[in-house]
Amino acid sequence: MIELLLLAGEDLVDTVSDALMELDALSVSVEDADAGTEAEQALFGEPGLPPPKGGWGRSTLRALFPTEEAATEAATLLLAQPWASEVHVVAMQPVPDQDWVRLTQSQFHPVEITPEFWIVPTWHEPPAQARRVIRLDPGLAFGTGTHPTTRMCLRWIAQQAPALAPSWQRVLDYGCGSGILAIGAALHGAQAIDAVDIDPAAIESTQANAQANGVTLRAGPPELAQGRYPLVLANILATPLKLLAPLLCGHVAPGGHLVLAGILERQADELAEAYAPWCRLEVSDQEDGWILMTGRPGTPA
Ligand SMILES: C[S@@+](CC[C@H](N)C(=O)[O-])C[C@H]1O[C@@H](n2cnc3c(N)ncnc32)[C@H](O)[C@@H]1O
Repeated sequence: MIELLLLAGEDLVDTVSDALMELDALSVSVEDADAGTEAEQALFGEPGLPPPKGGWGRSTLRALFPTEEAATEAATLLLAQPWASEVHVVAMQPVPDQDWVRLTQSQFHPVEITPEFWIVPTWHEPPAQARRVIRLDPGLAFGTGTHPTTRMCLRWIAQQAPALAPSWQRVLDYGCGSGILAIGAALHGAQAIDAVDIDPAAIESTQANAQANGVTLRAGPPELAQGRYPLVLANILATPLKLLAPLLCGHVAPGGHLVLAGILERQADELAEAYAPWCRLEVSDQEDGWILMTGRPGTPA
C-alpha cells in the first residue's frame, strides 16, 4: 500500500477528498495539519448535528492507493485541476506491513470498574481479584468500557446493586451499543432486561455479547421497550437525552431509578431543566469532564 499525503486549506478539503475517491483512492482520512502545535484546533460536534466547520484551517489528507503508480497518477491528475493550485503533495510513502490484529489488541486492556468488577477482552486473562467479569472485544458498536460514560454507568450499577438489585425485575438499557450496561446489570442480578438501539449493528452486537457472557436479554429497536422498568439506563448524548426526556421518564416504574450518561459537566443545568417536569436530576459521578446524572421520576423539581 502507498500513502499519499496532501496539504489543503479548509475550503478545499471536501473537493480534494471527493477527487481522491474519484481517482480510485481506497480510503481518505483528514487530520488537523497543526495537531500537536499551538495552532491545533479542536473540532467536534454531536451526532445528528452538523459539524461546527467543514475542516481545519490547514488539513492533512491521507489517501491510500494499492500501488505507487496509482498514487502517482492520482497526484498528477489532481494537481492538474484548475482549483488545485493551493494543494500541496507532502509525501508519498509505503505503508509498513503491520499485524493489525495484534496492534488493535494491544490497545485494549482489562478495565477495572470496581476492584471486583472488570471488563476483560477475550485475549486477556481476568485479574485474580475479579469476581464479576464482562468478556468483551471491541466491535462495531460503542461500549468497551474504555469511555468514562460507560464506566460511570457500570460503577453506579455495581455500587447500587447490593441494595437495589432485588428490585431490578425489569431493566431497560436505552441506546445499548455493545450491550455492555445490560450485561453489567445482568451480572449484578437484574432480570428481564430489554436492550434497545436505533442502530441495527448495535442490536446484533448486543445479542452476540450477551450470548458470549451467558446472559439472557431481549435486544431490538426502541419500540421493544414497553411499560415500566425499576431501572432505566441511557448513555447517549445530551441532545438526544433532552428530546427523550418524556419517553425515558415514562418508562421508569414508580420508585424506580433513571441513570443518564453522555453528558458533559457544562451540560448539567440544561439536562436538569429538560427533566424537571418529571424528576429532579442530580450529578452522581464525574470523570474526565463527563458526568452521570440520576433521578427518580415521580418527584418533580
Ligand atoms: C454512547 S453509545 C452507549 C453504548 C453503551 N450503552 C455504553 O454505555 O457504552 C450510545 C448508543 O445510543 C444509540 N442511540 C443514539 N440515539 C438513540 C435513540 N434516539 N434511541 C435509541 N438509541 C440511540 C447509539 O446508536 C449508540 O449505540
